[in-house]
Amino acid sequence: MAQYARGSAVAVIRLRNPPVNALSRAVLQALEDGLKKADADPSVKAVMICGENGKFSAGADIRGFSAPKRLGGALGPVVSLIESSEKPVVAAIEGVALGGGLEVALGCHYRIAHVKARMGLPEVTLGLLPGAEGTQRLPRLIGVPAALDMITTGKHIPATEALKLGLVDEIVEENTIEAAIRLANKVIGQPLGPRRLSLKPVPKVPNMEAFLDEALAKVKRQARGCLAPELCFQAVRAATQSPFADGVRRERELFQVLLSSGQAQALQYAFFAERAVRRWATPGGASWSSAAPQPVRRAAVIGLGTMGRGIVTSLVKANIPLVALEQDLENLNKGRKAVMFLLEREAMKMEGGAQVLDFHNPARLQFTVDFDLLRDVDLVIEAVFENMALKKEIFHKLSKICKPGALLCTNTSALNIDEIASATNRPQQVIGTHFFSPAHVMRLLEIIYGRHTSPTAIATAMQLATALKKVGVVVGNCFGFVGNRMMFPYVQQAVFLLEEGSRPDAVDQALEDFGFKIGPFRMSDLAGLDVGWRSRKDQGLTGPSLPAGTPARQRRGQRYSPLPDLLCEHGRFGQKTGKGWYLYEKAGGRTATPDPWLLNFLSQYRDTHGIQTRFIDQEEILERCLFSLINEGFAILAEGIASGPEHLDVIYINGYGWPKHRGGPMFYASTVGLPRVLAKLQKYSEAHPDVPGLQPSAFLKKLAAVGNPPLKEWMSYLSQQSSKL
Ligand SMILES: CC(C)(COP(=O)(O)OP(=O)(O)OC[C@H]1O[C@@H](n2cnc3c(N)ncnc32)[C@H](O)[C@@H]1OP(=O)(O)O)[C@@H](O)C(=O)NCCC(=O)NCCSC(=O)/C=C/CCCCCCCCCCCCC(=O)O
Repeated sequence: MAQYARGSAVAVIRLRNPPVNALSRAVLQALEDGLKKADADPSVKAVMICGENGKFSAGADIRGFSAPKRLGGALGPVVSLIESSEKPVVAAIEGVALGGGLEVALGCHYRIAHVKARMGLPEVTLGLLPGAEGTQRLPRLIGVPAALDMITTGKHIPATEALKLGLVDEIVEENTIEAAIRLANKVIGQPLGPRRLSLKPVPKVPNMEAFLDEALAKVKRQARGCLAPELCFQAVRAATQSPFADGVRRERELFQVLLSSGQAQALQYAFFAERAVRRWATPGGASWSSAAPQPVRRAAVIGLGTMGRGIVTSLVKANIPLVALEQDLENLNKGRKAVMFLLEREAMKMEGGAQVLDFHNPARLQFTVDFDLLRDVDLVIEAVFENMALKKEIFHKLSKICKPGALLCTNTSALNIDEIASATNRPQQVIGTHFFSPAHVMRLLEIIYGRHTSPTAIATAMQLATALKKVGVVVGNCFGFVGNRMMFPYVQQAVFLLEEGSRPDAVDQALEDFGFKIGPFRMSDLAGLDVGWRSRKDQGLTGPSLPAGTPARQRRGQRYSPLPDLLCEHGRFGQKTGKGWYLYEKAGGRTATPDPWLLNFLSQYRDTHGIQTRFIDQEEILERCLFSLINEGFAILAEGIASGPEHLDVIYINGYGWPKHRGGPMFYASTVGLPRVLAKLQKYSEAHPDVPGLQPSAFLKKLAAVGNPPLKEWMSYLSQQSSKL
């Protein structure tokens, strides 16, 4: 757990808990024992602390926070013990020193890091704060502004930046351990007082109070309802106001508040959920453990519209050589210009970083209108617009041109993967890769397997997600897959609420207060109302193919709202036309203001259809939008489209702006309690019997009936999942 060894004059304590040397109870005990042993041994003149396998430590064992006997304060005293040692203690930081790991290093008198090491206090991302005296030591070492930035954002910084900040004393390019032992030998006998951070004053900032007020306002603005950033701020402020011991007491109080908050549990759940979805499995028995990916040495992207441009940018950033193809020269030139603009911007952001984007070299990024150049690529991502006939035509062509082993991916948000695959001679190599816009920014990649998709194809797409630094989530094939399928009832409820008396800003506000980055109407204006309009026309729900005599507010026996179609008929496509659900300062404007025209239009609409306007409160807005989305999630799980609730939650957090501190929709349902979700859905479904999205799913009913089991047991209540492979 921590290995103690004595060299000549330097004792070595090696933290050992694979894979990341997390600080468990046993590691802490061994660290404490090692320190005491070194202290008691007169032949030991200095101590060096390092981690096993090239990693210092990723901090406290996160699983320990939900253990019955929590150890909130267990690390602080060990850090104090290190600092108070009469023999110099040197930290040799390799790989990562995060959270409690960095706090251990802050207790040491000297820190030496490998040039490739990363450091940070990411507790805030887990709903916590650095509760082992880190909020008190770090500001004393690197100053309040830099410490606040690290502690309230949780960002990891490279060793080079740590050196500039004074967080480490030295960085080395070769053997960190040997360099640390050399340093330890060198400092033997030197006074330790100046090296003990708890004894240092917090460096002054001119106008500290004004600086802190401004910093707090920024932290609150960015937190969107998440508690931890503000409590992190308060702990650092305590360092500026009180002596070290009082600051530590305040830090402990705040840590306890966070530790017992539901938000910390949600964020820690989200941490493990993101890792759990890497271990994908399909109902047909294919899984991550047996499927091997194919190498992708060269790729191609077809279509340089908004999505294609982002995908190309993503591939270039991942250092994958590629061919970018458009249908004609005019579109190619437009696309090339836009891609170059994005890449220049990305390269600027990376300035100073290690990576240099190589996109002017045609061997790495080639623009063409010639399909023949796709002959030798290993993977193609088709990103043309959502039209089945067009996609099938392209896939037919690809299956004739591409080499036999090439993987054929379609970027679609809803279309049937099997139908697209049917246009090829290799359906086993066809797979859906649903990117989210902007594709070079958004972390989610929904990976959709069809009936014939091979395990190798899934493994390769997952490997691509990792290479692109995205979170890949494997799901089955159905209309809208997981993300959009759950989004349909949510958006539908939002529009029904308008019909019944609410306003776009009221619905958006309720959901933004809940923590969504953006409410459904602002989102619809941003994405463009014409996108959904085109899809509804293709589905025969509106437009010329709608049979004469179809009731205005009903389709196929179910409630339907024509409101979005009517807005499109008025040329209101959202931001791009300067008006949609809101009014904008100009076409392409971004500042949404409520539009009196729309409110008047809604009122006339209600009169036309004999709808009594009523006041709708926040609770109803939230319950109808969120519970209908969650309800669809239960149906998806029951159909075997996703292999667990974590998949749905990871999709929502990373692709749909769901507030992470609420753990994702399914985790949120588990915190509300399934019987309550069920009772609410039953109530709303009785009031709106023509809305299938409100009728509770059989799986939700089953889980409520068996006594609301914990989320991790839900899937065991599904007798048999349907096979999708
Ligand atoms: C950057 C990483 C470290 C590595 O990233 P990567 O290479 O991509 O690998 P991953 O897949 O992410 O991780 C590999 C596996 O390791 C697991 N893991 C990672 N970090 C931890 C951790 N800190 N604890 C437990 N497990 C961890 C991960 O889940 C993977 O396994 P699997 O696939 O899920 O099976 C990256 O992993 C990363 O960023 N990690 C998180 C870093 C972090 O956030 N650190 C802060 C932790 S909170 C903290 O330090 C708080 C300190 C305040 C004081 C607390 C005082 C209490 C201390 C006592 C602890 C007592 C525990 C009691 C338990 C017991 O009874 O023993």
